[in-house]
Amino acid sequence: MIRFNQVSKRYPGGYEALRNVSFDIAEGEMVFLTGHSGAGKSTLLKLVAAIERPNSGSVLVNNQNVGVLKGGALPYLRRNLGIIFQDHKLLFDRSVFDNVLLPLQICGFDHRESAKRVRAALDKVGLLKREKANPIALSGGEQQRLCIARAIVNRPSILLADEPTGNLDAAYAQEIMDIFRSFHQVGVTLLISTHDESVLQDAGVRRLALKQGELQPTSTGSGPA
Ligand SMILES: Nc1ncnc2c1ncn2[C@@H]1O[C@H](COP(=O)(O)OP(=O)(O)OP(=O)(O)O)[C@@H](O)[C@H]1O
Repeated sequence: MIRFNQVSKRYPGGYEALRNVSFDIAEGEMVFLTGHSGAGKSTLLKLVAAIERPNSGSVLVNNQNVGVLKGGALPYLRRNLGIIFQDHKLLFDRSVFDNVLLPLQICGFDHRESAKRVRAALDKVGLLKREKANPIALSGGEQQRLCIARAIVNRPSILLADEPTGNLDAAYAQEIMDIFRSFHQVGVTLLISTHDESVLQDAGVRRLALKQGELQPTSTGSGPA
């Protein structure tokens, strides 16, 4: 469950990226976050992950007010969250396998269990045969799938994705969306920021639309935005 209550976010320098934003996302729901460049989509996702803090209002994630979490509590929040960043944040000095392994190492999983989980995650995104490759040798679509494997290896209940199909052609974008739908079917909560029209045509997915930091009346997507 994700709940924003009258959330505003101002960056140092005074720019107000989000203004009085309120919404609820139920457990197991899949929601698109849309809006023009600079509308505040990344900021909203960062507030869910407690990468940024609100200046006012509350951000609840699984009933926890993450806007006021102390540093020591952050790893517990992040264990329940998978994040797919806009700029990938892949490590090019280690293999595909080791990139996915990293979150488990941070959580202290033993080696055997970790290896099992890494291979299960790579299998889900169709990259099992590439585990020894360096991410630099992967195509854009494969790198994006690798990011998804890394985000889900902890089996999070909530998955956040920031423009996951940006720079991909329509066929690759659909592949990525098929992977997200398969997580949705097993009960994962998904919040996906996108302005990709081919993705937004997905009928029945609720949209949260931001415009200059404000939430617009919500709709359920059944055609082009
Ligand atoms: N760390 C920061 N410091 C100052 N201003 C910032 C910071 N991060 C974002 N902003 C500003 O806040 C506004 C919202 O940015 P944000 O990245 O949330 O938008 P977005 O909708 O994700 O855009 P895009 O689709 O281009 O990624 C922008 O005007 C941006 O310049």
